[in-house]
Amino acid sequence: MTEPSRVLVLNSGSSSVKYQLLEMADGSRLAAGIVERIGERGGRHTHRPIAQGGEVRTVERQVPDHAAALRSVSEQLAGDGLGLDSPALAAVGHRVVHGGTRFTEPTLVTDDVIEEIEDLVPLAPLHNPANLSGIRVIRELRPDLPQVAVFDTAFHATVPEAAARYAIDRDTADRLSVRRYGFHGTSHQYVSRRTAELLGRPLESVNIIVLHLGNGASASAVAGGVCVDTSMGLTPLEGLVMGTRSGDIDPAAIFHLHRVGGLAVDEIDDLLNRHSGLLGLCGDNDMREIGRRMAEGDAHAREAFDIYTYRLRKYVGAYCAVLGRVDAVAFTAGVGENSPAVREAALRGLEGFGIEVDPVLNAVRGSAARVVSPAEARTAVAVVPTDEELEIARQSYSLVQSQG
Ligand SMILES: Nc1ncnc2c1ncn2[C@@H]1O[C@H](COP(=O)(O)OP(=O)(O)O)[C@@H](O)[C@H]1O
Ligand SMILES: CC(=O)OP(=O)(O)O
Ligand SMILES: [Mg+2]
Repeated sequence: MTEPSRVLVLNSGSSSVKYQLLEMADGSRLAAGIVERIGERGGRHTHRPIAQGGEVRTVERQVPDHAAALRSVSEQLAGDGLGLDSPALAAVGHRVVHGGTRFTEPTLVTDDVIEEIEDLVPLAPLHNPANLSGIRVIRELRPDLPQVAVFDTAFHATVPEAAARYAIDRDTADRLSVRRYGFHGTSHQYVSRRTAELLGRPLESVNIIVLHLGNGASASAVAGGVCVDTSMGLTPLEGLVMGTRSGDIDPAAIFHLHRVGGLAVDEIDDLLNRHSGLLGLCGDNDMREIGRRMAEGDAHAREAFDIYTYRLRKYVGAYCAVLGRVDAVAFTAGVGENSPAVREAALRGLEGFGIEVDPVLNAVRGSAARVVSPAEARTAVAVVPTDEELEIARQSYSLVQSQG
């Protein structure tokens, strides 16, 4: 029998599960899909049977929880002859958002590992419970199958103490594990490597600022392949302005909202995580819709865009100072890959730092990794599509292979 060589990757978010089935022999995608609106009205499962070359299948049905979502994934895959019972399956790789200080490498899932991921739930209440339910359902369906947890925090474990430690009482911080962890690490790692390839230079020799701009958004400073700073902190709330999260804010604003505004702690948590960012500023969190409204002269949409891109520019400037020399600024994820306007505005006025976009190159749409700065620019500006699922599959497969 040939060795099992396929990996199913699950990226469970608070209300969705994205998945891909990959053949590691050639890195090809066999199937992919997303279950959306879990636990809400209007649940929907979209499945792409890539290997079969078949039509995209969309099933509209209520999906009460993540367990139901994964049963639906399992059914759709089985319908293509790619079910979870397949002997070709080598592992399931999970994106797990918070790994704390404990997990800095891809990790084979055991009872102890599950317990430790559970202990980290208070630090990622939107994300870790969803990741755990994915692990539990697969255990039920295929108890013999190796499962690997790949942590969003892992790539940032190298951030030095000067950047990772908050300037608060040392004992309190250590007792409660309050420090900068950083997130989207799998994406920052994948994109920094792909950017070096795009420039045709060894990763060890280049300094890169990676801007991951999806629903959540984060920046990182990567020196020779090693992450030295990142904008998210103890939780995925710090840093850039995001779709629904505020990013950086004076912590005293929270006391004020509580003492003077009468908001409870949970209400403030909800306000900053789910009703702030672009959504809070203008009522929309989708950059496409904001672009459309700006074209119509909508002042709130324009201001939201300006605040979003101003914060980006500030972080780019800060990371120029952190890195000393910057060889590339790489834009990735939904907004970074698809919005020429955000790229242009975020880097406006940075010519003095050797950073600028070429308006013609920047306007070109496409899905390939590409350079969008003028040929003579000191720093390359690149658009580099991320592929967290492929990276998770590679790390998971390599771990199960090394375990024999
Ligand atoms: N063509 C586009 N132009 C501008 N923004 C886009 C475009 N396509 C997608 N986006 C943005 O990408 C965001 C989603 O990014 P994505 O990386 O898929 O997020 P996540 O993985 O965090 O769910 C959307 O909210 C939207 O604002
Ligand atoms: C950690 C995080 O912010 O993830 P996402 O962008 O998927 O919400
Ligand atoms: Mg994402």
